[in-house]
Amino acid sequence: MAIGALPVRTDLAVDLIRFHPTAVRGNASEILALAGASSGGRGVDATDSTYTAATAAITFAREHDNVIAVSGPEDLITDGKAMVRVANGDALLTRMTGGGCALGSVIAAVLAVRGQISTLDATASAHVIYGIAAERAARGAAGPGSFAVRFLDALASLSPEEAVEAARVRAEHASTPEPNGAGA
Ligand SMILES: Nc1ncnc2c1ncn2[C@@H]1O[C@H](COP(=O)(O)OP(=O)(O)O)[C@@H](O)[C@H]1O
Ligand SMILES: Cc1ncsc1CCOP(=O)(O)O
Repeated sequence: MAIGALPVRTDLAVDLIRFHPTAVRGNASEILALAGASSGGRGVDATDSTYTAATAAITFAREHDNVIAVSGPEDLITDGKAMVRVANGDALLTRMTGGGCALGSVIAAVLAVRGQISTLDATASAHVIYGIAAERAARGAAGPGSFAVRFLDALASLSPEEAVEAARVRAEHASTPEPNGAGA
């Protein structure tokens, strides 16, 4: 949280990478700052698009052999080899304090019980579950306050079948632009 915006948090995040985290989540500006590609967003909020951060995320995942997740209107999750795009979510999440932090908790929870499922798929699944719960909560919410309460209820009651049915996910090869314009 606030990597880039607050030097103390940037230093801590860079230091924590030494411990080889299984997955790292941030918004686009946070991931760019972690990768040393920008100075960060506005406070805890992103000022960069997820697509701007895609190359940095892929490169970082390859260098550190882990999964990098970039949140935004469409989430990008990569292990450096594949890129999963998750379109589930609702903009009201950006108006709920802790919306990004809580996603980190859900990722950690799913990773803890992933069994034989890859880290990439488990991390992407967490984004799907979170995004679908947000979509359900937003229906009928009067604003960020009632949304937050409805969101927790939706997260607690979502079934695996409902998640599969409502998932909006695409997977593709993770490619980074080459200087000559070719993908790698
Ligand atoms: N414009 C948007 N539309 C729909 N969902 C969004 C939008 N922006 C962010 N989200 C969702 O909000 C959650 C938190 O992401 P984000 O707001 O980027 O994190 P942070 O709070 O760290 O900036 C993610 O699940 C993401 O998919
Ligand atoms: C400053 C702060 N302290 C605890 S949560 C929080 C903000 C979390 O940011 P986000 O809503 O982006 O997860």
